[in-house]
Amino acid sequence: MSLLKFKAVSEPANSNPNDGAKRKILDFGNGSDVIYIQRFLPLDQSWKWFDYLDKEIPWTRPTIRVFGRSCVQPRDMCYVASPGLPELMYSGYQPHAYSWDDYPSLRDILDAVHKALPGSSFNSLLLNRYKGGNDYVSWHSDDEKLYGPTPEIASVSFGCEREFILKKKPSKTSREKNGEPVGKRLKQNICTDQHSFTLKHGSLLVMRGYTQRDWLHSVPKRAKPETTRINLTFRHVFL
Ligand SMILES: O=C(O)CCC(=O)C(=O)O
Ligand SMILES: [Fe+2]
Repeated sequence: MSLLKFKAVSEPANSNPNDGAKRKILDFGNGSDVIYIQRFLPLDQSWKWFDYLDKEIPWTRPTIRVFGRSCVQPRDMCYVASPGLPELMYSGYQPHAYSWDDYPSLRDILDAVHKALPGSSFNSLLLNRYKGGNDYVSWHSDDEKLYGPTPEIASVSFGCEREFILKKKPSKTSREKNGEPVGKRLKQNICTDQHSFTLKHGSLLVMRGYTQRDWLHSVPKRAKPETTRINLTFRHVFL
């Protein structure tokens, strides 16, 4: 489905402080890019962390509000944050902020992410658990003000592989400016401005620059039954 308009740049293993993992940098244009490292963490260590997270994290499946309606979020979640940060509020739900000290393995994973992304300083973490193919995250962008205009969001995946899709937000103003028929341009958006990744066990995907401003992302439902997937998104909240 994804037509790769961008050029993927693979850096040689030894230019990367992260032990031999190859990184692909995908330039989406207009200041948005995504880094993908398929073998970010060793597989055996990743399975140990998967088991730990699956068992130890106090997962909840909150009731949220979407378009004015209450519904149960179609995945489990948990939130971890450094002390002193403003409360997170999303879809009318305010998750409890757990401490990094409560779950020492999270610090180890955070250290690995910081090492791979020099200059990064993540202070919050949203954990998601997809218990099967029916669990999903719908189209959204993580463009909350508290993450700043160009947030770096680092996403580590464990367990079942799932599709992660990015699609360009329709830009009404640029269509109008170009004087193009809206219908024609929209069709083009659907076909070309979409990129899909199969997020592997132990992988790291990083969204940078204007990716949250200009792109939406989702993990769609799967028709066939799937095993559990756990995803960690590290973010920096500005005080
Ligand atoms: O599970 C994923 O890969 C993405 C999760 C996500 O987009 C989010 O938590 O905002
Ligand atoms: Fe997201």
